[in-house]
Amino acid sequence: MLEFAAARFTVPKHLRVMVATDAKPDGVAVMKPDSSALEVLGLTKRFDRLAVDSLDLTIHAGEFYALVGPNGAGKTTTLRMVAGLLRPDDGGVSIFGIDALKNPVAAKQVMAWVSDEPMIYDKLTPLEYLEFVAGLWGIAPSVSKPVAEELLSSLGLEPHRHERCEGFSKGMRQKVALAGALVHDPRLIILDEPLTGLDAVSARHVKGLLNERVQAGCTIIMTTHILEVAERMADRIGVIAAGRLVAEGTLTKLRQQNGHADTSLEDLFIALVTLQEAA
Ligand SMILES: Nc1ncnc2c1ncn2[C@@H]1O[C@H](COP(=O)(O)OP(=O)(O)OP(=O)(O)O)[C@@H](O)[C@H]1O
Repeated sequence: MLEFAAARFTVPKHLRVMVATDAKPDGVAVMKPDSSALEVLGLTKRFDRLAVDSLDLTIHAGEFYALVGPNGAGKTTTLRMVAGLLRPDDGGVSIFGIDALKNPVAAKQVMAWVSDEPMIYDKLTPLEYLEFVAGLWGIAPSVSKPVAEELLSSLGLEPHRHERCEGFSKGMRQKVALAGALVHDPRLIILDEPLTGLDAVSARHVKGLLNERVQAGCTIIMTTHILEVAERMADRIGVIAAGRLVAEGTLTKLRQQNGHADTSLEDLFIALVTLQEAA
């Protein structure tokens, strides 16, 4: 566990929301704190056409969730709205019970967002960059430095920690951006295509780090076109097509729904997406 995990941001009580759960037999709705990590309800975004179409999504705390779908299905748009980078036209986003549209700062404190085209400061070394990001979160260098060292080491960047990022390859930059996103010990990690463009060794480093985070209790939602990764790493997989969730569940459940116990995720994916396109 990271050293400053104990100082992890907690959601102020006044920002927490209560959700109505199943009604009791006497008809009185029971209210309890929302235990899901991410709750998306009726999320909608239109550009020149509908990109995300009244999407509902629930990610449980501690879950590793993979969002897959064809190009242009609305995966990135969905995650950008969840991360507070894009205003939805309609719908709501709740992160650990925080209304992310009403309280974006509180929501951002408990999450990390890593884009598929990450931006880092080229003139800084990875260690300086991580110290800079930690500073933005108000974490003292004495606390953030060992965390940064540990992150860089798990991502195989230790030998390069004092080199300026300007000479780094795309994969190395991706890993620096990932380390930067994790430096404040977020509880929800949102990743857009985190493994694309990484060589096998780097991909293994990233997968190892993400698995470690889930073991430590974090929740991860990621998009990927590498179906084998979704198949191997995710607890549940959501298939999105034309801005809608067309299937969701464990791989076993998705297979059962399709009536083929031994089908690969790739075959399931193609069948589901073809069905959606024909509809
Ligand atoms: N800023 C934007 N302006 C206009 N249209 C956009 C914008 N961002 C996304 N779109 C459109 O919204 C739709 C969904 O795009 P999005 O990037 O969310 O898909 P995706 O599932 O992430 O695709 P990919 O797998 O190719 O990354 C596409 O039709 C895309 O062209």
